Amino acid sequence: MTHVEPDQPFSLPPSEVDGQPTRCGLIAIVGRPNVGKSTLMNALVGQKISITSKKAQTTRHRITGVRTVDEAQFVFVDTPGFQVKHANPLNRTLNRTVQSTLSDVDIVLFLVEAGRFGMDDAKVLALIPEGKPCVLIANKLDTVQRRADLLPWLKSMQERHAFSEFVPMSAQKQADVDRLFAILKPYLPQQEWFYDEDALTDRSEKFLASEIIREKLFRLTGDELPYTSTVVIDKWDEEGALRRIAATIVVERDAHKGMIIGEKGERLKRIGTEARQELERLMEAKVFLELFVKVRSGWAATEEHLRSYGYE
Ligand SMILES: Nc1nc2c(ncn2[C@@H]2O[C@H](COP(=O)(O)OP(=O)(O)OP(=O)(O)O)[C@@H](O)[C@H]2O)c(=O)[nH]1
Repeated sequence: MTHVEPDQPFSLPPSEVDGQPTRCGLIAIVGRPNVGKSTLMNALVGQKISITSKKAQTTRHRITGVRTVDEAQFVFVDTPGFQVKHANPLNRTLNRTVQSTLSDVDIVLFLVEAGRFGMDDAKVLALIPEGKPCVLIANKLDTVQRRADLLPWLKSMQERHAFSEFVPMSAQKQADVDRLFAILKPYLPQQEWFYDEDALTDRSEKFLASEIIREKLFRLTGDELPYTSTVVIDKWDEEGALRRIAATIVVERDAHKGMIIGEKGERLKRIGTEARQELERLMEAKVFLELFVKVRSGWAATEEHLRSYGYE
């Protein structure tokens, strides 16, 4: 096995599907509240989540859905902590997290309501890195009475940002969603898929669980915590509709351990509660979750450790 740093991007060369090289890429969906991000995400991925990762880099991101259409695999990532309402130091930190997520993806979908662009939209647009392929989705087209009025608006949008594509559509119309896949496909790099096509498996549920704990961990500790902190699932027992899960958060320094545990264990408790609630929702099962924090200095340094944490 070759040595792989967990945060180093690497990719496998494409194989072929029906004579076409496989494509795979990360996509973020951003926009102010209520523009239709969840509606679009659901229409794009449906119920299918496939989460057996072949690529270490994706563990940095919370994967919200995967959809494979012919030779192309679309991997949707979450942008945690998106906050545009109030400018305070915490939100600035969260926005840095958003920016770092956006700089890693292959395409950003920027959603607005067709014919509208307000301050709240402008704040989101400002977080999108220059030069990153960005598609303007003018959503809720069905609510626009006079389509002709959209032309000058689209022109004004063109002046605001160097968008790669302009897609007026309705996230509630399947034909529009199908067309969007075709528009996005050329933006996905030609490489091997990161995920298998099959449905949730036991292993993928475990992966999802560690990802959810990791997301709560980073969200509740802010960006004081280095990205090398990781989550290992130690125990996974299924008894009917009950999951008993034990997991260890592995950090590099004692100081990080203190940061995670918090005063009188409050923060760790909160990480555990939020992770448990989300897991229960996703797995439609009752979950008992035990969390531990361990210090392992320089864990990322050896191949042995990488293997034991699943970076194979
Ligand atoms: N008419 C119409 N309504 C839509 C469309 N897409 C979404 N909506 C509606 O817009 C509202 C907000 O949609 P969401 O998908 O929850 O928006 P969101 O951006 O995820 O919202 P936040 O979670 O607040 O950020 C819902 O009532 C949707 O049904 C569309 O294409 N046309």
